[in-house]
Formats: sequence, structure tokens, C-alpha cells
Amino acid sequence: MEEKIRVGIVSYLNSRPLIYGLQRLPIKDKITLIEEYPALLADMLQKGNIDVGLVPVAIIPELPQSYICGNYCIGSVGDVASVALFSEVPVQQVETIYLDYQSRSSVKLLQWLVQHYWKINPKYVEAQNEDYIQQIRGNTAALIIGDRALKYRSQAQYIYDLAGEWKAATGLPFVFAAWVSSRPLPEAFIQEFDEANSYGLLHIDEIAQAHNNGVYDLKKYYSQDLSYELDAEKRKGLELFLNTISK
Ligand SMILES: C=C(O[C@@H]1C=C(C(=O)O)C=C[C@H]1O)C(=O)O
Repeated sequence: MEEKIRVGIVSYLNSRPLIYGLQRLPIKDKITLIEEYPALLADMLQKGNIDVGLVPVAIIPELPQSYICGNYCIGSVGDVASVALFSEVPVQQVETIYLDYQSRSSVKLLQWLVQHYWKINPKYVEAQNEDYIQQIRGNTAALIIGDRALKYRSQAQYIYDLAGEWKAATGLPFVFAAWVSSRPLPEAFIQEFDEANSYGLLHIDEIAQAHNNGVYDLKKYYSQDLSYELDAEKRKGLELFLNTISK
């Protein structure tokens, strides 16, 4: 039997539409799905523990070889809702920022916004585990991504949505994660993979209902906040982001 292709996918709600077809269509017998948080997926791709992953785009410049597979991603054309700087004070008064250990792209995006858009000069602290979320107080703010960010929204005073801020600063959409492999994969596989990604996007209502947890309106999350097509505008946003972080 042929070896299965190891596919790493983000373990958050954001990727439920992309995993839907991968778990249901015939491609499911050709792959092994591994779910992890984004920073771990990045490590796994870098170490060769997965063949393709929905990895933070910020690691692309660090890979000796990389191939973007297919036409889907985790992106946004405005506010994304699940990636934000959460604070008790306006951003101009923020002095310390905890960085989410689960993120790679949003950490880089935040640091770009801090320097070039908000023009503030905070101290950064790299969080090691979930406890950092309790540190948001006074002039201490934190970056949170994923399901934990959706959850934190209801108790937050100030929410600086990183995709919305990027859009305001550059006029472009933002791509957080894309399907990346470190070696070329067969064309026929990529095509089947791409079709499996698109399948879930036809079942958004069902997926939103199945995962509804009363925390956030998932139909809105999947159809308005997130934008999964890696189209020409998103590729432009991605290129600009990768250029800015590799300088
Ligand atoms: C929109 C999101 O995009 C994510 C953010 C990532 C990052 O910051 O490295 C990576 C993958 C995505 O899960 C989110 O997690 O909410």
C-alpha cells in the first residue's frame, strides 16, 4: 500500500470548513490528519513530521524549500474576530504585550503594526502557556488567537482586530495560514486536496450548527469574518506581509 500523506491542520474552529471534506471524501483514505495549534504545526513541517500543513505563513521565509498547495487558506478581508490585541486601555497607552505562544503569523503581524501603524514602543513577553491571558490588566495587553480569542471577546474592553488593522494600514486582505509543503506533492493529489477543501465551504450552515458553542456566531465567523479563498488579492497581501517581515 502507498504511504499516506501526513496532513497537519489547525485544531481551532477556524479550520472546520477545510477539514470537513478531508474527513468525508475518498481522499480521507490517502491521508493521515494531525490536528495541532499553529506554532506546533510550523515546527512539525520544519522537522519533516508532516508532509503538508495549514501552517502560519510567517514561517515560509524560514523554510529552505516551500510550496503553497491549492487555493485555500485561513484569511480575512476585514476584521477576523479571532486574532486580536486585547487590552483594558487604548493601544497608545499599552506598555507591555504578552505574545501568544500558539501563533507565528499574528506575532509578526502584531509587531509590524506596533512599529509601523500604532507607533508605540511596548515591552514584549513571550507567553509559555495559557496563564498569560489572566495578565491582561492596566497597561498590560495580550495577543490571543483562535478559539480562545473568540471566548475572550465578551470580557474585553478594547479589541484591536489584527486583520482589520492590517486592512486599514495596507488596503489588502490578510492571510494567516496556508497549505504549505516542503517538497513538491503530486499534482493529482493537490487537485483532489483542493476539491476536498472547497467541499466544506458548501456546507457552512451545517458546520456552524454542528460546532455551535454559544460563544460566537459561527455562521458569521465562517462566512463573513474568515475568507478561505487564496485569490489574487490575498496573494498580494501575503506577498506584502512576507516582504515586510523578511526585511
Ligand atoms: C484567524 C486565525 O488564524 C491563525 C493564526 C495563525 C498565527 O497567528 O500563526 C496561524 C493559523 C491560524 O489559525 C486564528 O487562529 O484565529
